[in-house]
Amino acid sequence: MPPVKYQRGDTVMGRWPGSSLYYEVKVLGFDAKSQLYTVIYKDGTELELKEQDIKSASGFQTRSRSRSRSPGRRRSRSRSPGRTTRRSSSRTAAAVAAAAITDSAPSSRRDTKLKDTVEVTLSPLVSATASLSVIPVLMKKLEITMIALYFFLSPGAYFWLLFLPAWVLFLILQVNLVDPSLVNFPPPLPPLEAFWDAQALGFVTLWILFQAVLYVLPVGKVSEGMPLRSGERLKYRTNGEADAVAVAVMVHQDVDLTYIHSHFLQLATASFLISVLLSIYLYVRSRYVGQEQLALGGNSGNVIYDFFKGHELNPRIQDFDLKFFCEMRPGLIGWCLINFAMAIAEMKQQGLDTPSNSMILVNLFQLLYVVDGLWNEEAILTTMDLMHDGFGFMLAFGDLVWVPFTYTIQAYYLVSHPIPLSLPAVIAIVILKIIGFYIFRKSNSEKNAFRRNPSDPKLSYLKTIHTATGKSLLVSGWWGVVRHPNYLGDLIMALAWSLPCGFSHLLPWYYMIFFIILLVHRDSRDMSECRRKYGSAWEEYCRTVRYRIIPHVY
Ligand SMILES: NC(=O)c1ccc[n+]([C@@H]2O[C@H](COP(=O)([O-])OP(=O)(O)OC[C@H]3O[C@@H](n4cnc5c(N)ncnc54)[C@H](OP(=O)(O)O)[C@@H]3O)[C@@H](O)[C@H]2O)c1
Ligand SMILES: CC(C)CCC[C@@H](C)[C@H]1CC[C@H]2C3=C(CC[C@]12C)[C@@]1(C)CC[C@H](O)C(C)(C)[C@@H]1CC3
Repeated sequence: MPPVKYQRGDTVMGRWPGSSLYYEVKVLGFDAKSQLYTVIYKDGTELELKEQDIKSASGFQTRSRSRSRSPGRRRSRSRSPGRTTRRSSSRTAAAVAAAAITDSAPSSRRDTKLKDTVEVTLSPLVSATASLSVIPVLMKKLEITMIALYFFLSPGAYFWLLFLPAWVLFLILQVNLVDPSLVNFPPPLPPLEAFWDAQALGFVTLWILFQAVLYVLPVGKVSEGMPLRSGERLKYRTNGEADAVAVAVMVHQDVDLTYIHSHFLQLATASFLISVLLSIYLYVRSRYVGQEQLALGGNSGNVIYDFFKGHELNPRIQDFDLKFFCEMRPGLIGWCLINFAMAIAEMKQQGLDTPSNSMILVNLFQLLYVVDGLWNEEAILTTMDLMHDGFGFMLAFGDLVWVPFTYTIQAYYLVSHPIPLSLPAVIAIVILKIIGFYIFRKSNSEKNAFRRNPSDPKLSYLKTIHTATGKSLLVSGWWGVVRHPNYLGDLIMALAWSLPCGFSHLLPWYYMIFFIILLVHRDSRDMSECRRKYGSAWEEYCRTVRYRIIPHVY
């Protein structure tokens, strides 16, 4: 019988089944009959490996120290701390991971890898739930790898990084044209110095600081976020209403807001600069936080992808939550401030005593949307962005540039493109807005109330499906009509915001078009996320509620 090469207690490099990556492991023993070594990875995963899958640690250059890939970082937080069943569950998980990875391998290599998978002996399951709980985590890791690979191989993140700012610039230049039709594309580029204005940067910085001061004021409610993977629930100060009132008072103080219209491009450039600096800060700090504080996506190891997608889930400076603040305050309230400035600019430019009907509708509709968001600020804690997405360039740019400088395009358009609206048209558009708002608010509140307290007696009439995670899914009420009733309401509202701008140009319809794309994409992202989380219960929900956003259509 050949001598045993590695001894109990040796630290060696073990291949992760189904992959070509090696990680540091400790040898626990050797079974002469099966000729397999039992090894333990740094995260506590125990596996049985063949000798050829083990290499001596000395001088081994591997990715074991990579921040995002070592099994130490693969630690499944869903395992029970008691871990009496760890051995069996880890093996099952490893086998699942291996099987999943081998599925995508080329066939010649797949054979060998499948063999590896088979050779990972599976112990009988002691605790099925413990084992099952690691499967979603592993599947998620696999999904992240696939997405990251996609972005690395395709120009995804690089493309969006360039395209999004370019698109904002295009909209701003286009809306300034007398005839902003597509035939006048591309709009003439202004000279470089036209982008920059130090005063504009000063104003944007002051605005964000002002919002930050209002945010930290010890007034208003403190709400708890949804439980994190660690079980912890973060606290958020939800005093958005107070903030909005403070801004309204400020606006009332005879501030010359036409500056916003005349320096729109410079203000947008300044906000863009701040969003880039913020994203760099977010990326750098995300390199120093623990694995449990990272979002599941945006954790690929590819700098550009992670920078774009966001790495850390809830970046905070003490109690100051950067993601929550940026999503709900400077950009969102800035949106209303800019709209208001456009109404004043319209009156000035067109010599009106009051803003036009179209401008009033656009202003009021969007003001209602924002005030409602601030009023129900707590509800944002159960949205995808807050619960799952990392905070990186996409959201920082989205919150600080995209929202205030593209969602205001309709109001900007109306400043120099008057659209007369008859009373019946006004009434019809208002009715449409009310319908959209009603669906949007009711469905969001229903889900929020249910997520916060599933046994709320006020919701006891609703039918639910129980899922293996312990959470239930609503299958009646608004969430029984379509799978995203809140998107339906939001889309109807978007239609009501575009109609006052008429049909002469496509430009003011930009929001509607963008929003359809955004929501369809978000819906499919959410679908895969929920399928992963809830498995067969989600399939059952989808069978019961057949349409995604529009009943009988989509
Ligand atoms: N104006 C804009 O630019 C803009 C952009 C995007 C979104 N929005 C709006 O923002 C709001 C939030 O949107 P969101 O994209 O974060 O999605 P959301 O619909 O608020 O949240 C999706 C989550 O809700 C839970 N859920 C799904 N189906 C459920 C059911 N049947 N019963 C109970 N819970 C269920 C799931 O999370 P859990 O199961 O993990 O709780 C799912 O991941 C929406 O109203 C949307 O229209 C606006
Ligand atoms: C193309 C990219 C730059 C996309 C950027 C997306 C973000 C701008 C959006 C993602 C989630 C959105 C959102 C709101 C605003 C826009 C986003 C941040 C929201 C705060 C608007 C007010 C609503 O009442 C809301 C609170 C429900 C909503 C939440 C989601």
